[in-house]
Amino acid sequence: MYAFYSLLVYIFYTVFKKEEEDALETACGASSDESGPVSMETGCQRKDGHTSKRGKMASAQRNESSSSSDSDEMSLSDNDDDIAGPDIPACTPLAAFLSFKQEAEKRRASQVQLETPGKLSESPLVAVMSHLLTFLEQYSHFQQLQHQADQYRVQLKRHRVQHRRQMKALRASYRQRLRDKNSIITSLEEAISQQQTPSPLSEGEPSGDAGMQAGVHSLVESLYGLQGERSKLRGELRLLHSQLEQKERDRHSRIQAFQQQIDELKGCIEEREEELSRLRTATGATDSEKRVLCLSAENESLKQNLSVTQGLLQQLSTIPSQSSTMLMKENESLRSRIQQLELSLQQRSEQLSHLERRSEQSEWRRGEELRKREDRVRELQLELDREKGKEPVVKYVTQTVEVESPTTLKHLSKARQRGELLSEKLANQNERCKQLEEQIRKSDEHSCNLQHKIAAYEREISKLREELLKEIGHLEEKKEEAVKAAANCSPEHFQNLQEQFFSLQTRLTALPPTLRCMKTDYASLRSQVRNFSDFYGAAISDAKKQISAAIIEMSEANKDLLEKYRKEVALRRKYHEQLVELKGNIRVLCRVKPVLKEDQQHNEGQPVVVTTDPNNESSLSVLNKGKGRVFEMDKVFHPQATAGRGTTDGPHVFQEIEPLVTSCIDGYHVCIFAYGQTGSGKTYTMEGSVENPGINKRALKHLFSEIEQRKDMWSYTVTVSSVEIYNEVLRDLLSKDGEKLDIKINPDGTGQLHVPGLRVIEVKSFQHIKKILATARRNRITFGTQMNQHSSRSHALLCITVEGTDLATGSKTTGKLNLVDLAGSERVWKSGAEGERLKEAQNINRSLLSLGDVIQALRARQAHIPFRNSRLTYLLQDSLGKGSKTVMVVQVSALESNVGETLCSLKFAQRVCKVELGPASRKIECGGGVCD
Ligand SMILES: Nc1ncnc2c1ncn2[C@@H]1O[C@H](COP(=O)(O)OP(=O)(O)OP(=O)(O)O)[C@@H](O)[C@H]1O
Repeated sequence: MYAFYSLLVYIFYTVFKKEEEDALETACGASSDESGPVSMETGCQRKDGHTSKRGKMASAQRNESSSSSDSDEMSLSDNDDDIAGPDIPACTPLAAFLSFKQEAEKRRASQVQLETPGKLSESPLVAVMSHLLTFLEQYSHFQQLQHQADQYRVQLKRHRVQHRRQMKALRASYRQRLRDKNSIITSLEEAISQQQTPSPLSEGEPSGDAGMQAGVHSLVESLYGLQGERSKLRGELRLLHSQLEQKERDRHSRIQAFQQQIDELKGCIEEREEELSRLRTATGATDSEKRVLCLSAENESLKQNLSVTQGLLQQLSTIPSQSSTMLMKENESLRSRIQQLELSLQQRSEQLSHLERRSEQSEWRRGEELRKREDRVRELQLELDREKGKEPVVKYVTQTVEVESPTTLKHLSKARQRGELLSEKLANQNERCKQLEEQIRKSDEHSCNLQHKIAAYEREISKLREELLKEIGHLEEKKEEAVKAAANCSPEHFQNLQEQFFSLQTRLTALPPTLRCMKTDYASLRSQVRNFSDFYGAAISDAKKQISAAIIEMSEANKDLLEKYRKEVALRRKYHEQLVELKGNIRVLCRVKPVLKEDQQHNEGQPVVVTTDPNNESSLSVLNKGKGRVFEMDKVFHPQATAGRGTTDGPHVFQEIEPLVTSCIDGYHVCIFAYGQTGSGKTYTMEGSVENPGINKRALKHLFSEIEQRKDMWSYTVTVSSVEIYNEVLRDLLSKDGEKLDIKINPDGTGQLHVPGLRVIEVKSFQHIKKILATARRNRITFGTQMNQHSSRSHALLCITVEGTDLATGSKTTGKLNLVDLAGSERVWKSGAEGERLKEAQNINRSLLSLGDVIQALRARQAHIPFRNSRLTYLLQDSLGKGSKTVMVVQVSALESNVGETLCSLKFAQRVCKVELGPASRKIECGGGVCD
C-alpha cells in the first residue's frame, strides 16, 4: 500500500511538475518576446529554488543596468519601459491535490482505526504527505515573499525614476519661470526708464499726472514683488543646486570607494597571478613557458646591459677627448722642453766639436812633426843601411804610425758625428753615452798601443845603438889592423887608408849627436803622445760630464713623462678590461673551414650548406633538409678569414684573441679552446703552419712584445708546460719518457691544482718558445681516420703562466693562458673507428660531454660544477670557472656531408653562448696575500 501511494505521488508530482514547467516556458517565451530580459528572470525561476542560466544572465544584465542607472539617468529612462512585474509560478494544483490526498488518507486511517483499534493512529504515508505539504506551503510562502521583494524593488526603481523625472521637470520649470520673470523684469525696467526719461514735449506740462504716477507706483511695486519672487526662486534654485551637488559628491565618494575596491581586487588578482607564475616556474609550467620566462628575464638584463653599455660608451667617447687635450698640452710642454734640451745639447756638441777641432789641429801638428822626424830617421836609416847593406828596420814602425794617425782622426770624427746624433735623438741618450765610453776606452787602448809602440821603438833604437857600438868596435879593430898593415904597406897605400880612416872618423864623430838628437826627438814625441792622450781624456771626460748633466736633466723631465705614461697604461688597461667585459667573459667565435681541393676530391658534387652573411659578422645559416637555420655567435669568421689580424675587411681570428692575451699579462686567467668535428680545422686554428702560424704562436709573440714594451715598469717571468689527455690519461708533451701524470691539490695550501712531475720551462724569448712548441707537436698522438689523415686523438693543452712584478710598488700578478686544441668530436660510426680507436673515440666524446656538462652547470649557476668528471675539465678548473675569461672557437665544415656534425657543434656553441661567468678578476698579490 505504501509503495502504491508513493508511486502515485511520484506520478502526480511528475505530471504537475511538467505542467508547471510547460506553463513557465510559455510564460518565459511570451515575456521574452514582449517584456524583454527583466521578465525572463522572474518567469524562469524553477520550483526547486534554482534560477535558470538564462535567468541568471538576465539578472546580471538587470543588475548592471540598475547600477548604471544610478549614474546614468538616460540609460535608466531607456530601460524604464522594460521594468515589469514578475509572474508568480502556479504551484497550487499540487498543494490542492496533496491536501485532498491527505484528507483522504486521514479518513482512511480513521476508518482503519475504527476497524482495528489496536493499530497506529496515523499511517507513515500521511506523515510523509504532511511533511511534503508543509514544505510546499513554506516554499510557496517563500516564493510569495520573493515575489513581493521583487515587486518592492521594481516599485522602488520606478519611484526613483519618477522622482528623477519630477526633479528634472521641476528644475526645467523653475528655470523657465526664472527666465520669464527676468524677461518681465527687464521689460518693466525698460518701461520705467522710458517713463522716467523726461520727454521734450512734456517739459512745459505740469508734472503731477496722478494716473500716470499711480501706474508707475503699481508697476514699481509689482517690480519689487517680482524681484522678491525672483530672489526666492533663486534661493530655491540654490538649494536645489546644493542638493544636486551633495548627490554628486555622494556619487563621487561611491565611485571612489568602488574604484578602491576595484584597485584592491586588481592588486589581489596581480598577487594571484604572480603566485601563479611563481608556482608555474617552480613546478607545473612547460619547458617552453619556462624558456619564455627565462628569455624575458634575459631580455631585461640585456636591456640593462645595453643601457649600461651606452652609458659607458658615452663616458668612453668623452674621456679620450679630455685625455687627448691633456696629452696635447703635455706634449707641447714636453716638446718645448725637448727643444730647450736640444739647444743646450747643440751648444755642448758645438763645444765638443770645437775641442775636437783643436785636438785635431794639435794632432795634425804632431803628426806633421812626427812625419818630419820619421823622414829624418828614415834618411839616417837608409844611410846606415847603405853603410851596412841591411834591410830598413824602422819601416814597420813608420808604417804603423802612418796607419794609426788617420785612424785616430777617424775616431775623432766619429765621436763628433755621434755628438751630432746625440742632439738629434734624445731617446737614445744612454745608448750613445755607452758608445762614447766605448770610444774613450778604445782611444785609451789606442794611446796604450802607441806607448807600447814607442817602447818598442826605443828598444829598437837601443838595439841599433848596440849594433852601432859593435860596428865601431869592429871598425876600431879594422883600424888597428890597418895601422899594423900600414906599418908594412907602401906610403901611397898608407895615405889612402889614412884618408879613409879620417873620413870614417869624422862620420863616426858625427853619428852620436845624430843618435842623441834622435833619442831626444823620440822622448819629446812620447811626451807629446802622452800629453795628447791626457788632453784627449780630459776633453772626453768633460764631454761625458756635460752629457751626464744633460741626461740627468732629461731623466727629470722623463720622470713626469714616466708618471703620465704609467697613468695612461693604467687607464688603457681599465678600458681594455671594460671592453673585454662588455664583450662578455665567455665568447663564442665560429670559423668556417673553406672547401679545399682534397675535400672536393672526396666529396665530389657536394653542395655547400653553411653560408655567412657579409653584412652581419655574428650570424651564419645552415641548410638542412631544405630548412634553413640561423645561429647567432659573438663573431663568425667566413672561410676566407686569415689567422692573423688581417688587412682585408671582416673579422680575422687573432684580432679577436689579442685582447685576452693582454689580459693574461695583466693577471687574468684565460682559456682559449678550439671545438669541432674531426678535420674541421681545430689544429689549423690553434697551431697553424710554418708560413701561417695559429693562435698559439701569435699569442706568445704578442705576449713577449707586450712584455718588452712594459719592461721599464714591470718585470715578468714566463713559464710554459704542455700536456695531452689521451684516453683519460695525462701525459707530458715536453718530456721524452711520456710518463703518466696525475692532478693533485697543491700542498702549499692555496687550494690550487698542480701536476706533480710536469715539466715547466721558463721561457726567455719567442725563439725559445718556438722550439718548445715544435717538441710538443712532435710528441702529440695523431692517427689517420676516415675523416682526417692526421687526426689529433687527444686534447692538447699549452699552459702559459705569466708572473709579473711591478717595479715601483712590488705588487705581483699571476696570469694564466690555457690554449686547448680539443680532440675531434666526430660520430663514432662516421669516423670508422674499431677496437682501440673505438675506445679512443668513446673517451673523446665522454670528455667533451663532461665539458658540456660543466658549461651547462655554469649556465644554470649551480652550486656544484662537475669539474672532476673528466681530466680535461679538472685541469681547466681555474680557467673555466668564475672570474675567468673563456673563448671557444667552434670549427665547422661547410659541406653537406658534415651537416649533422655542424649542427651539433653549433648547438653546443649556442649553449655556451648563454653562459655568464660574471666579471673576471685579476690575481694580484699585495704583500703576502692575494687581493683580487
Ligand atoms: N681555414 C683553413 N684554411 C686552409 N686549410 C685548412 C683550414 N682549416 C683546416 N684546414 C686544413 O684541413 C685539414 C684538417 O685540419 P686540422 O687537422 O686542423 O683539423 P682538426 O679539426 O684538428 O682535426 P682533428 O680533430 O682530427 O685533429 C688540414 O690539412 C688543414 O691544413
